[in-house]
Amino acid sequence: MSSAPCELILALDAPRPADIAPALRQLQGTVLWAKVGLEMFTACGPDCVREIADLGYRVFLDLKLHDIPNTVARAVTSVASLPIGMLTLHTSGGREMMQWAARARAEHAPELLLLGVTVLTSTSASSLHETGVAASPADQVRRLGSLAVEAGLGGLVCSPLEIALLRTALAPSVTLVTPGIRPSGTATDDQARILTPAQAAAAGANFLVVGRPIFNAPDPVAAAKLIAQEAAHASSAKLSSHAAQ
Ligand SMILES: O=C(O)c1cc(=O)[nH]c(=O)n1[C@@H]1O[C@H](COP(=O)(O)O)[C@@H](O)[C@H]1O
Repeated sequence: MSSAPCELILALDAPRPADIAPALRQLQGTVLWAKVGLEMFTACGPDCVREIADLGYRVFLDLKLHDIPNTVARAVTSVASLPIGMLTLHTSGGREMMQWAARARAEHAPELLLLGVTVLTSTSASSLHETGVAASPADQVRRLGSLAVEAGLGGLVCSPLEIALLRTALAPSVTLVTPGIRPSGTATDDQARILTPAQAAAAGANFLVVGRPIFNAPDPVAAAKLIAQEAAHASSAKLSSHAAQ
C-alpha cells in the first residue's frame, strides 16, 4: 500500500467559491486538495477552477464524464489546459471509453490522475439491483475497478466499504479516493455506503472526500481539521503496524 498518510479533499458543493470564502481562506495550507463538482462547474465553469487553484489548492475536477469514447477523450483534452490534478469519469462507460480517455490524458495531460467512479456511495444494494445489476455493490466495484485499471486509469472512487477489498485485488500504486465519509454522530444525508474518517483511512484509502459534514457544521474550519487529523492518525497507525510486521 501507499506510504503516504490519508489526506482530506474538501468537496466544494456550492455555486461559487465566494459562497464558502471564509472557510476556503482559513483552510489554505491546512487542507491541500479541493474538489470542484457539477454544481460549481455548471455555475461558473473553468474560471472557478482557476480561482480555487489561485487560492493555493490542488484541484480535483469532478465531472464524472460518461459518454461515447470520442466525446469523453475530447472532454479530457479540453480540460487538460486547466490547473487540475484529478479528474473523474464513470467506469460504467466501459473499457473503450476509459482507454480513449487514458490515451487523451497521456497525450495532453500526463500529470493528471484519472479517477474511475465505480458504484456511487449513494447507491444501496437494492437501488443497484433496480438498475439491472444483479451483483452486490462490492462485487460490482471489484469488477469495475479491475476494468478501469486494465484500461489505464490511475485511481478509483469507491465507497469506504470497498477500500479493503480493492487493496487486496489491485496493485498498491492504484490511488483510492473515498466519499461517503461520516464522522460519528453526523447526518447520513443521501449517502448509503459510509464509514467514519478513521475507519476509511485504516482500510487503506489515500484520500477522503468530505462536503456536508464540514460545510454544514457550526464551525467548518474546526470540523475539517478534526476530520483531517482523525484520518492522518488512523493511516499513520496502520502504516506503522505494517512497518513493524
Ligand atoms: O466522485 C465523487 O466525488 C463522488 C462519488 C461518489 O460515489 N459519491 C460521492 O458522494 N461523490 C462526491 O463526494 C461528495 C460527498 O459530499 P458529502 O456527502 O457532502 O460529504 C459530493 O461532492 C459527491 O459529488
